[in-house]
Amino acid sequence: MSILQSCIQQCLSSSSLPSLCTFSSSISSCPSPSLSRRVLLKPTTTTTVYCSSAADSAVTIVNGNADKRSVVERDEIRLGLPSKGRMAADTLDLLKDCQLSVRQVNPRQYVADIPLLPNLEVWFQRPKDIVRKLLSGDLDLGIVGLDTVYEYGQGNDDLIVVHEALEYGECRLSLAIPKYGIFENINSLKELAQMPQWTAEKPLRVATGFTYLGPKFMKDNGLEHVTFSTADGALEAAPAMGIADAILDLVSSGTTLRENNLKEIEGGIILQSQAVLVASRKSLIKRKGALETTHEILERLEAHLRAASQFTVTANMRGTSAEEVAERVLSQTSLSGLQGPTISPVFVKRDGKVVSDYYAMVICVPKKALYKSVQQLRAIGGSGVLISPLTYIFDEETPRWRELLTRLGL
Ligand SMILES: Nc1ncnc2c1ncn2[C@@H]1O[C@H](COP(=O)(O)OP(=O)(O)OP(=O)(O)O)[C@@H](O)[C@H]1O
Ligand SMILES: O=P(O)(O)OC[C@H]1O[C@H](OP(=O)(O)OP(=O)(O)O)[C@H](O)[C@@H]1O
Ligand SMILES: [Mg+2]
Repeated sequence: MSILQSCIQQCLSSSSLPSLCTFSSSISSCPSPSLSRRVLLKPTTTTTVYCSSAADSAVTIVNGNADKRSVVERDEIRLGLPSKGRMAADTLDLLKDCQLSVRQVNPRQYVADIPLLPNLEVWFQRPKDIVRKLLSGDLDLGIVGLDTVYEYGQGNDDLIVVHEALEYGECRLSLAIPKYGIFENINSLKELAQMPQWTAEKPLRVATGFTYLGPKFMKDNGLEHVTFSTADGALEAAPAMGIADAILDLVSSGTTLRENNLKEIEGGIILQSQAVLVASRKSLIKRKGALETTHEILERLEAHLRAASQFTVTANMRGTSAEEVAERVLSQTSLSGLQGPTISPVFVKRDGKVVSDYYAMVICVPKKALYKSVQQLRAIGGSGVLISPLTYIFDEETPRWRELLTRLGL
């Protein structure tokens, strides 16, 4: 449960409000002046609950470290990884594939290490808490979905996305409406905004867990009469239950929307998301060793992800010279490799003499183009074709590293 949700529950616990609290579209306060408690949200990681009951009091709850020092003093670099949910296992698998296996004594222990990176501590946390703790200085690096970075980071420029495409957890944050009733012929955000039904008294009701990005998107797109309600999951049920007109949630295969008679609309995608490596700018600049550790993790991730989409292909080809074989190979569109084929003579001893009348060819081929490549190889006389997986492809320099240094002003 988020801090926001727990605050709302505290508010609701002794009032007669409906089971879902509704926010105005700017989410600055609950709309009804008759509420005995108000929830004020600030664009920081601090949530303040003001109770205007008989004994007026204000309680400040901080997510993460209450210490205001810019970089919390400690010797270790801390990496936050998802403790549960669909990102947890895929994150550990990715790190393992990069030879950065996480060593965890038992699954209920929240601290672990990566033997290859001795100055690094791994902390398992809920994705939203990883972002909050990056901002509070309790973590230096984290792996979470981009949606979580944007929702809980709320535009804070201390967060730097170091690798924006770790190639899992792909989904989109999207607005969806019912396929039936008054929405039957509505297929775009523009059409939804122009429906005469939405007024100040009777606004469009949107159910979402994204209580920062949702209102921001509506405001940026000029939708005026909107209210938001929130819940922890199964949001797709809200329209059929009569709680909301629309939902704003993550979509991947689209099955959950389909099964609940909902549809996405043109212009309704708020963001495309996948797992990312995110860092605290302050940590990278000020914490000893943080930048070097980030460089190594980034290099391994880039090299592995690049390699994961390719196969190494080796084949034998008859020919009169390496150049003549290369000529034939390069005449085929799917056989140019990363930088061109490597052609080496295969030597045999014949009649007491060392001769070479065929050549071994090595290229990298995108996995998607494998079958086409094999067909093209055969067409130019290739035989004995061997396919093997690749572990890493290290470039001379990782483009993301240069970009990171520029963004840090280094
Ligand atoms: N259907 C999906 N397909 C692919 N990735 C998804 C999907 N739903 C969520 N994600 C990604 O996985 C991240 C974690 O989602 P998940 O639902 O596993 O955890 P959670 O939302 O933190 O936990 P919970 O749903 O129990 O509150 C999301 O922030 C998003 O980046
Ligand atoms: O497009 P699909 O592939 O159907 O995936 C979309 C669903 O996945 C997520 O829910 P999750 O499975 O995390 O359940 P939750 O609502 O309990 O968080 C998301 O909130 C959607 O409900
Ligand atoms: Mg979920």
